Amino acid sequence: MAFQLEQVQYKDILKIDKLQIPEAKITCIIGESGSGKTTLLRLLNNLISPDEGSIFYKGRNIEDIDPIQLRREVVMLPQNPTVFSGSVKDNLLIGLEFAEKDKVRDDVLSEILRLAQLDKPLSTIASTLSGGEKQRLALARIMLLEPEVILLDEPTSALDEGTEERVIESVVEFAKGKTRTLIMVVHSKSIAQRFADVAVTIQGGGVVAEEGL
Ligand SMILES: Nc1ncnc2c1ncn2[C@@H]1O[C@H](COP(=O)(O)OP(=O)(O)OP(=O)(O)O)[C@@H](O)[C@H]1O
Repeated sequence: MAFQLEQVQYKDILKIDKLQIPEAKITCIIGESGSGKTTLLRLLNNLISPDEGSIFYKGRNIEDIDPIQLRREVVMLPQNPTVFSGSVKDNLLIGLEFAEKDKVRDDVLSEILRLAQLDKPLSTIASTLSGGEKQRLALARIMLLEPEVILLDEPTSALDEGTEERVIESVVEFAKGKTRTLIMVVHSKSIAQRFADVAVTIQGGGVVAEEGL
């Protein structure tokens, strides 16, 4: 298992008796706006801690894991990711630098942009990108790091339907190809049915359905 949650409670927002998220699989989280999906993702990389209960990452209580180490393995793409000043290339390299990884060649960077469906030259000034393009740039930055677990919070909220499907398809293929764990909040059940190995439905802060698809 990648994650196991037991008797987890966070304020009056989230209350989960038991939840297991498998390793090297695609897990989709669905639920209405305000149901607690983002809160769940934030718990998984210890950006917030539960008031009660325990969360285990690969069998270890995440309270016992150095948070910086944990966030190197479990990386989250938030709904409104940070885009740094400078070019698209600068933005990709800064991710590697933060993760203390070696620089890579431009052709590797271009390939990652292609995977994230961002059709822009590396020299493009990042601040000129649209909202959806900035999101895909941040996604490319994460894919370049090849973390064990990728947490995506509605990766496609700023995208049209066609682009959305292509981005999700691409990141799913990427995760499968590298046998990584992908946990993503998606807004539609049909997307979950199409891509997920496991679908978790959250309602009013609790898990109401968990199904292997
Ligand atoms: N730090 C906080 N303090 C108090 N309330 C919070 C906090 N964070 C989130 N909430 C509230 O908890 C509820 C769940 O928020 P969350 O962002 O997890 O929902 P969500 O399912 O991701 O919603 P959306 O689909 O709209 O992004 C919301 O009502 C939100 O206002």
